Amino acid sequence: MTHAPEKAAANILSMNSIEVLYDNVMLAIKGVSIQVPKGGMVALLGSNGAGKSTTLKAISGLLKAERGRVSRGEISFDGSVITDLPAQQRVEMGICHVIEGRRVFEHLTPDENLEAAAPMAMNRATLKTEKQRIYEYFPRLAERKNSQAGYLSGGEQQMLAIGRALMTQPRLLMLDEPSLGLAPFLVAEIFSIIKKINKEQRLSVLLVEQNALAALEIVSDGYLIENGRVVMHDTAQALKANSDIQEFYLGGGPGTNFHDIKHYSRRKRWLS
Ligand SMILES: Nc1ncnc2c1ncn2[C@@H]1O[C@H](COP(=O)(O)OP(=O)(O)OP(=O)(O)O)[C@@H](O)[C@H]1O
Repeated sequence: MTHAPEKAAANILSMNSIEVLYDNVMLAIKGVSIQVPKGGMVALLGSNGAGKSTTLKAISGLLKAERGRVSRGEISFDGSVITDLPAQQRVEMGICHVIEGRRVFEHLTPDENLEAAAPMAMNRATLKTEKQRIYEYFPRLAERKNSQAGYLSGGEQQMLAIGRALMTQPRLLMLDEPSLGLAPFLVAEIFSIIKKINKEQRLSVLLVEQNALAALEIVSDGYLIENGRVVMHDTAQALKANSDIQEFYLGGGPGTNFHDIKHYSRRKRWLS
C-alpha cells in the first residue's frame, strides 16, 4: 500500500480494520480502513466484486438484510462508534446511502418522490425550501417535476435518487456507482453537481465508482480496493499520475479490456 495523504481535518467517518462475513463463511472485506474528512469527498475505486458496495453497506448498516455482518474492526461516525447500530439509527445520525441502481418510486412524480424522502418531522415550509434547493442543483428535475418518475431518463432518475438522499439532510452522503450506464456527458454533469453540493453545503461524500477517471476529477483522495483489501490510498492527483492506476483503471495502458490486462503481475499481486 502507498502512503496515506496527510490530513489536518477531523474525520466524519473512520473505518478501522473492518472484516465482513456473508453467510458466516464468505469473507468479503479483509481488514479495510478508510477515513472521510469532515466536508471532504473521497472515492472508493476498484473492479467488479472488489468489495466496494459491501464497504458502504457495513457503514450504513444494510449488511444484515443480506446475511452479512461486521466480524471484526470498528466504524466511527463523528466520534461515535456505530459498528453494531441498527440502520435506522445511522440514518437518523445523518448517514445516507444511495444504493446502486437509482431506486425511485416510479409511479410517483419527482416532486412526490422528494416529499416521500423527507423526514416525518419536517414542516411544510422547510419541505418547500429543501425541494427548491434540490431543484436549483438539478434544474432538469424541476422541468420534469410533475411527470411520472418511471418515464424519466436514466440520468434524471439518478439525479432524483440523489435529490431524495439530500431531502434526508445527510451529514455523510454515500453514493454507489452513480455513473452506472450513463453517457459521459451526463456523468460529467452529475459529478459536477455533486462537487458543487459538497463545496457549498460542506457535505461529506464517499463515492463508490468503477469510473475512476470521472471520480478522480472531483474527489480529494481515493482508496483502491481489490479482493476485499485496500491496495492503494493516495491523493486524487497522485492516483491519476500513478502508472498502475493509469494502466488498469484509467485506460492509459496497453490494454483497456479487463481480459487483456488481468495477467499483469502487479494486479495479480493485488488480487492474490
Ligand atoms: N449478499 C451477499 N452474499 C454473499 N456474498 C456476497 C453478497 N454480496 C456480495 N458478495 C460477495 O462479496 C464480494 C464483494 O462484493 P461487492 O458487491 O461488495 O463488490 P463491489 O466492489 O461493489 O462490486 P460491483 O462493482 O460489481 O458491485 C464479492 O465476491 C461478492 O460476490
